[in-house]
Amino acid sequence: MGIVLGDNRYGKAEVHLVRVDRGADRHGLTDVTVGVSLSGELADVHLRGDNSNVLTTDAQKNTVFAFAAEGVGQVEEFGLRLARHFVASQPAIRRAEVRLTEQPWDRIEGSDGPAPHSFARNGTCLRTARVRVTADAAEVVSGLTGLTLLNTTDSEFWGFATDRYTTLAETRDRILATAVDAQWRHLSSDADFGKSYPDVRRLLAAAFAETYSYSLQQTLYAMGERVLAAHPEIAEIRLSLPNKHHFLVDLSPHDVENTDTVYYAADRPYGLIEGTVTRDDVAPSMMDW
Ligand SMILES: O=c1[nH]c(=O)c2[nH]c(=O)[nH]c2[nH]1
Repeated sequence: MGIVLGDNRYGKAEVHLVRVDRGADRHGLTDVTVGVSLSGELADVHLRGDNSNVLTTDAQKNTVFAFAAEGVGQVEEFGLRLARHFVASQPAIRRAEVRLTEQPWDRIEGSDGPAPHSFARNGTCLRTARVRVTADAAEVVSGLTGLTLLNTTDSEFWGFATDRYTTLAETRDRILATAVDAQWRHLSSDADFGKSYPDVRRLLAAAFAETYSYSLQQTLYAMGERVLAAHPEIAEIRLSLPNKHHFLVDLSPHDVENTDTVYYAADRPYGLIEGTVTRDDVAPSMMDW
């Protein structure tokens, strides 16, 4: 019996970069947080303290900023440029993974129209991307997190299994709310990411709104199916949907009638409904995501 080094990787996490595009009449703003993770011939650093194959995490951070000087563009493309650079320039690095999270900012609407150089951070929904590059393959997963959606009706939940601990009452009408975390894998690494991102986001919200729901699980499948039906370039989509419970408040102790109008929005605990909707004829992903 022996002790050996298992899987390992290293890199700089959460490099928060802001780029200003200084156009003649108006400025643009890009806000992206980047994580780099490299793996390869790294046994010597772990086993013998030999750092000769270690490209410092400090240099990785500097690379992110230096590449941003040439432009960021779609987060997937920025991640691919970085990952390809690390694999191509460092012989010991066999695999580079880059994770990106983009915070959108809205241009402020001034009294005379859009303000040329002023922005307001927009909401809670972040755009995400994850790329993995090796010498002969590249895989891209796009996503979003924190897309908060709510239906005030058209949601039922009944007919579930029961046991001695079941107390939940069946309901024929409830609020259904969630904060969507979705990640979708592209079949090719040169897809049009700028075009598909807003459309996938729109389709997820439309499917949520238009599905008469008997469970959040059923809504999850409908959302994923809607995306795959419209986007042949997407192989699979993974959804993680917290069930943001809204409970009708009992106002009877105060002699006040609650006509299905006043709810308590509980923040925890919450149900967590997760699932993958996939094509049945595609090769599995090479990334853990
Ligand atoms: O849509 C739902 N799915 C569940 O699995 C579940 N479980 C629960 O208590 N409420 C709900 N709602």
